[in-house]
Amino acid sequence: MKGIFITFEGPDGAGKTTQLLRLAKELQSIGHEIVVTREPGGTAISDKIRSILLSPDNIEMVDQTEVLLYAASRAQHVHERILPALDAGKVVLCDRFIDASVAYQAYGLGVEAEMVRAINQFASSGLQATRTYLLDIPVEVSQDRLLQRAGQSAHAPLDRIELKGFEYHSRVREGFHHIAEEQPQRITVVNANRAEDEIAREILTDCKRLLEQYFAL
Ligand SMILES: Nc1ncnc2c1ncn2[C@@H]1O[C@H](COP(=O)(O)OP(=O)(O)OP(=O)(O)O)[C@@H](O)[C@H]1O
Ligand SMILES: Cc1cn([C@H]2C[C@H](O)[C@@H](COP(=O)(O)O)O2)c(=O)[nH]c1=O
Repeated sequence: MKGIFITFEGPDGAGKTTQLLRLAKELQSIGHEIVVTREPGGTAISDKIRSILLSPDNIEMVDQTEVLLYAASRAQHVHERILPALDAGKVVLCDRFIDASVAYQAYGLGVEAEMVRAINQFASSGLQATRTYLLDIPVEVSQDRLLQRAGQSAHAPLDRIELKGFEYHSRVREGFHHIAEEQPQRITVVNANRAEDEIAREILTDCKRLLEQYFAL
């Protein structure tokens, strides 16, 4: 694998997409070949699964189905899109990955964490990010951002997961904190309750250093 896999994680509305796109632009401008992608999604099949997962019509979805559908979307994405890009030497920036399944389905819903990890180990053939930027933000702030975004006419209304309550999203944030404590070498926690420019500078500085080391090997 010649390329490098970098993920962005954090609660809904933390600013992951905003920061990922800014980083992609900066890295492209210094000559890196970038693939920008997201989960659930990233391929035609994965996007169909995304629609099922996020539609507020599917309120009756049971926890087991939810875990398996996220993993199924991921399996297709990893094998059809991410691994070929990494083999071609690209920098793959992915909006969410397995940490999201652990935070949302294990900590959020209460599914056994080892089960979630094992299913996703199979789905991803063991792929792990080299660096993960965890954008951390109080739930109150991220929920305000989401409501503002949903109020803007061009944006879709809240999805099935975003509609879950404050307590669920608090458990998810706690979950991300636990995951970051377990894997400090991979996960860089970024305070996302700041101005966009300040956050972008911090991520870019870290990422440039990482890429210099990685591609010098
Ligand atoms: N640092 C920031 N300060 C204030 N608002 C921000 C900041 N970063 C992003 N936003 C705004 O907050 C909203 C959510 O941002 P964004 O879509 O990037 O978050 P996200 O984490 O990708 O969300 P989701 O989890 O739903 O995909 C957007 O309206 C965006 O413009
Ligand atoms: C990958 C993944 C995602 N989720 C949740 C997190 C979000 O609420 C949605 C995705 O929407 P976004 O606007 O693209 O962030 O899905 C999850 O619960 N489990 C996962 O593995």
